[in-house]
This record gives sequence, structure tokens and C-alpha cells, in this order.
Amino acid sequence: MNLSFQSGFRNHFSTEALSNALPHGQNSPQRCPYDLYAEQLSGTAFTAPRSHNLRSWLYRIRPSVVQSAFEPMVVRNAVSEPFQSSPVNPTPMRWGALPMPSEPTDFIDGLFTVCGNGDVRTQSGVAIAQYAFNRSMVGRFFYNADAEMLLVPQMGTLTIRTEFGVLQVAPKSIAVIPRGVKFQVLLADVVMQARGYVCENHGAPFELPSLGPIGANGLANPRDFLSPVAAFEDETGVFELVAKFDGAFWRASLSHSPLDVVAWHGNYAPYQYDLTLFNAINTVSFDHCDPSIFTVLTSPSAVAGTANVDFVVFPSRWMVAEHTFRPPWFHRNVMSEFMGLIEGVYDAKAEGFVPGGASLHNCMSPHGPDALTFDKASTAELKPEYLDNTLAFMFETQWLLQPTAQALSAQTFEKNYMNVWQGLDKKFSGVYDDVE
Ligand SMILES: O=C(O)Cc1cc(O)ccc1O
Ligand SMILES: [Fe+2]
Repeated sequence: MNLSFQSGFRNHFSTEALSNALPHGQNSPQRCPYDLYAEQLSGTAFTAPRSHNLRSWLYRIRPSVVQSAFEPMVVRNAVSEPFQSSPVNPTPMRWGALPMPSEPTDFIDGLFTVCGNGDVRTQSGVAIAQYAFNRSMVGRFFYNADAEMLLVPQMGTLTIRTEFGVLQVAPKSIAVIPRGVKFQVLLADVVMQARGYVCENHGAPFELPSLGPIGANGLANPRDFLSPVAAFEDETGVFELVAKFDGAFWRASLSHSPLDVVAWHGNYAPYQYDLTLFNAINTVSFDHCDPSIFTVLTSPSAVAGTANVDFVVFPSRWMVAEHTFRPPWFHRNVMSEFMGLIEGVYDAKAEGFVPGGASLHNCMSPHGPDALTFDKASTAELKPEYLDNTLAFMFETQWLLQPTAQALSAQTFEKNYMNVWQGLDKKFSGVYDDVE
């Protein structure tokens, strides 16, 4: 599929699938071009400061209110906060990749919530899911009122048809669907299977991190974020709209496709980003930098510098640090860390952390290089080395992450993850007098 995009992070875009479908000089004329309906989609409060104000105007064949009332529906494995609560075990946890489903499963049915925090009602925190599915959404569309959705494919290319136009993301690219935007996920490959991760961000929409002393360029550059051009379908038939609202799933029926936006303008729109364009910045002298140096997107909380959630990647890169233990150091962190692996091997884990798998290192839980990695890296010759074919990522969040009951009882849950560190025996070589 040959898709067209508009480039720039959160630019004020204007796009029309039929020429002159956008009204000129105003948003809601008495009659819109082609007798379309004008509908505003507000992603922030009307009164949010201009630097953070997000909204778009959609010119559609029918307004969104033309649909049935919602009724509750059951979805297999997607869960929302607050989960049933019992204290969370602080032990570091790890999971393998989700097995491919044997029965027909689409994106919605393929979501498997692993952990979460915060509360959808107060618009805080995240829910993190792995997904595995084997068929396109047919006649069914989805929007999430609880969250902005960050999709991280690990296997299989996704075509994401949205109200705003079409995205296409393969592994090593991401897609962000703003809260409330209607979409449909299709499998783009002949091999009909897809696997990956979703971060449901209940908090403030993702933005680019400030660069501080890095300067005006670097990390994820704004122009590499792509939003779709308008594309619509004018179809009648039997369609289902699934909504996630208040942590539950709801279904409404409608007799036309909700992807009927002929033109739109504004700065609240889905986007995609190719992670291989990430301009990794790191040490050229010594020591392993804090992983925040690899932040792609951040959802700020009310506390300065403390994210509701950061999306951080660990890409292929040169390792040149001198007189340094180069892999990630041992760590205990007030923030909670969920990690996934898109390809290759992560430099802190010589074995066991598999593509499609996940790890959870919760608030203040100890973690770091496994014993094998430690031994190798402590004695390695420190010549410049290209760390190739690797792409891991982290969702790092302000609050502790509560695993779901289904994640703790899943076959993919690794019971003896702690063993990876138990070979770190005493190497202490200090000579001292015994103190009574
Ligand atoms: O491996 C992890 O869990 C994440 C991590 C990355 C890093 O570069 C430094 C410390 C750290 O904990
Ligand atoms: Fe860490």
C-alpha cells in the first residue's frame, strides 16, 4: 500500500480527501462544503495553554452521534485499573512472548493486559498489554476513551485505518492513537499473525522530551513523526463500534462506516514513528548514562521531571566508553520499569529475555545485568564495539505497576527469574582485620 503522510510532531495539519472539503477561514460554517458535518475532537481542555492545547476539526459524512446506545461486552483478556487489589509482590518478574492464538483472534481479542497503575477515572497511570492476533478487524471499529494508545509491533506489520487516515507500522516503528480516535487494525502481511505491545496511557498525551543541554536537535526529531492524510469510506452495512470506557468494553451498532471523515484540520491526530530514525546520544567518554538519554516520548505528570510514563528505546549503537562497565548497572529505582524486546538481545540480559517477552522491575526492586553479562563485561576488552541487531524498550512510570492475575498465572510467566542473578557470587578482595 502506498500511503501519504504529513510530517511533524503535533503540527497544525490541514488535509482533504476531496478538494475544497475544508471550510475556508472558519470551522463551522452554516453549511459545510459537500454538506459534510463539522465535529470537533478535543484532546485537552478548551482552556489548556496554547503550547499544550490539542484539538482537531473533522468534516464527516455523518456526525458521531449517529450510532446506537452502548451495551456492555466481554473482551477476552484486556483489563483496566484499578485491578482487584492485593499487595503487589516486589520480586522482579519476567514473561515469555505470548503464544499465537489458535482460534480466530483480532487486535481487540488479542490484547493481554500484563500490568497497570493509576486509575482510568482520574486519568492517571498506564495499562500495559502484550498482544497476539491472527486476523484483521472486520466490520468492527474501536476507540479508547480511557487512554491514548501507543502500539509497539514486535512481529507483523499493522495497517491501522483511522478516522484521520491510514497508518502502517512494521516492527521497529510505533503508532500512537490519541484518546477517542476511532480505528481498525488490519494485518498487512501475507503471514497472518502479529505480536507486540500496547501502552494505554491514561495520563497527559505523549510529547517530545525537552532536550536541555543536548540542544535543538537529537533523540526523536519532530519531522520524523508522520500523521496520515485524510481518507474516508462512504459505506453502509452492519458495523460494530467497540468503546473502552471506565475500564470496561462497550459495543454500539451503526449502519455506516465510522471512518467517514472527508477532511480534517488540527493538531490532535494519530501518528507513527520509525524507531530506526532515533538519533541516539550517549557517552563518548566513560560511564553508562542514565537510560533517560534514550527517551522517545514522555507523558508528563503534575510533578516536574517525573513522568506518568516515559517511552524509552535501547537501539543498535556504538559502545565506546572507556574504563567502564558498559551494560546497564545494578539499579533500584523509585520509578517502575516495564521492558519489552523487539529484536535481538538486550545488553543487560545474556539469556532469557526473548523478543516479544517482558520484564517488570517495580519500584525499588533490585535489577541489573545477569551473572553471565556481568562476568563477560567485567573482563571484556574495551575497544569500540557496535551493538548490532538489538532493539529493546522500556515504559517507565511514576507509580508501582500491579501485575494482573492473568499475567501472574500465565504459562509465559517465568517462575525462577531471580535465578539469573544468583550466580553473582562474592568477589570481594579487600583485606582487613576482623572487627569484633
Ligand atoms: O535494564 C533495565 O532494567 C533498565 C535500565 C537501563 C539502563 O540503561 C540502566 C539501568 C537500567 O535499570
Ligand atoms: Fe532500571
